[in-house]
Amino acid sequence: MEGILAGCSHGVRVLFPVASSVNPARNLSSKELVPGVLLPGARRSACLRCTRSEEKSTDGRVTLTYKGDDFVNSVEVQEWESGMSLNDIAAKQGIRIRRSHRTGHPSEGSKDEKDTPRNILEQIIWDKEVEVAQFKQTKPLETLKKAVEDAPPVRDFVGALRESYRRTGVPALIAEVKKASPSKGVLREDFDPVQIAKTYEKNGAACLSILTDEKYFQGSFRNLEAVRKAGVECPLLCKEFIIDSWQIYNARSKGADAVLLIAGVLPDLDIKYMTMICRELGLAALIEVHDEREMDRVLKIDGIQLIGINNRNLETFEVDISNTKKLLEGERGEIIQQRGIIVVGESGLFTPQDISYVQGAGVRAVLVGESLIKQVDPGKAISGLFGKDISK
Ligand SMILES: O=C(O)c1ccccc1NCC(=O)[C@H](O)[C@H](O)COP(=O)(O)O
Repeated sequence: MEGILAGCSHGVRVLFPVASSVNPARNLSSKELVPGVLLPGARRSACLRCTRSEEKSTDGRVTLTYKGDDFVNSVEVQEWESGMSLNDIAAKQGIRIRRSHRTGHPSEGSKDEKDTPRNILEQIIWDKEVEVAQFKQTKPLETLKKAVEDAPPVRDFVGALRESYRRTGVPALIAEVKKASPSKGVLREDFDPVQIAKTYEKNGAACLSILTDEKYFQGSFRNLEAVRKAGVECPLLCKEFIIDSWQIYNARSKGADAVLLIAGVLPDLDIKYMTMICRELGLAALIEVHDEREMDRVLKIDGIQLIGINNRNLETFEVDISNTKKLLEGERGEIIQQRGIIVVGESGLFTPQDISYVQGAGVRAVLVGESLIKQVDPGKAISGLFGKDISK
C-alpha cells in the first residue's frame, strides 16, 4: 500500500495514503500528530510520547519511525504495508464482518456480493459507518474532546464488578437497559430507561449496560445521559457498535464509564488502539468474543481486564450458553485466571441454573437483558434470576 506509515510501541500508528486526495502528512510537524486525533486521510493518529525519525525509500514511501519502536516491524504493520485490502487483513484474522468503505479486493467477489451485507451484524456495521461519518461532520473530534473535559467523572466499572462478586459470591450483574433487539423485536413497550436503571440498581446490579443504537435497539445517547444525570451510581457501559475511536470520546462525553469492543468486528490493531484510548480516558473496555479464534486474538493483547463471551452468535442470532464453557476450557481458562481477567457471560441467561452453570465455567460477571426487561418489575426479577437477593 502506498503511503506514509508510522507505528510505535504505544500501539499508535499512522497511515496517510499518498493516493488520497488529501495528504496532510506532507505538511505535518510532529507537534500536529496528537494522540487520538484522526487527521483527514490518515487511518491512525500518532503518539507524542515517541520521538520521531523519518526515512524515505526509493519508491517514494516515507516511513516515520519512533524511538524504542517495536511496533513498526510487527506482522500486522507488514500486512498493512503489503498492499492487502483492509477487509483482507481483517479476514486473515478471522473477521467475517466487512466494512463497506474499505478498499476493495478481487477476493471479495462480485459487485453484488460487495454491496450486499451478508448478515444482520454486517448490516448494522455498514449503517453505523454512515451514522458515524455524519456525526463526525457535525461534531469533530476536537469539539468532542472539549466535551469530554466537562463530562461527569469516570466510575470504576471493573472495581464495581469485583466488589459485587466478592460481596455476593455470585457473578456480578451488568443489567441491560434494552428496549428492543434485532432478534426479538420490542421487548418492553412501557420503557422508561431511568426508572428501569433505578430499579436495577436498587435490586443489586453492580453495573448497567445502556444500549445507545437507535435503529436496531431503539436505544439512545439521551438514555445514557438521562440515567447518568438521574443520580444512578452504578458505572455505565455504553452498549454501542464501535468502529471508530470518535465513538469512544463521544461515549465518555455522555457519561459512559465503559465501552464495548467487538472482536468479531475490529481487527487487532483497532482493539489495541481503542483500548489505549480507553485507558487514556479512564474507561473500562469490555472486549467481546464469540469463538475460540476471537478469544485467542484477544488473549494476545496486553492489558485486557474484561472479556465478554457472547453466547449469541450475532450473525445468526443462535444462542447457546455452553459457548461460555467451551471458550473457558483448558489453557484459555488458565491464562485468564493467571492474568486476573474478569470474564463476563453475555446473553441467553434466564434461570439460577444458567447463572451457576456459567459461574462454574469461570464467569465472574453476567450481562443480562431480555430475561429481566420482559418481567413486570425488572428489578424484582433479579432475585428470581439469581435464586437469591443480591442487593445486600
Ligand atoms: O440481542 C440481539 O438480538 C442482538 C443482535 C445483533 C447484535 C447484538 C445483539 N445483542 C447484543 C447482546 O449481545 C445482548 O444485548 C446482551 O448480551 C444481552 O442479551 P440477552 O440477555 O439475551 O438479552
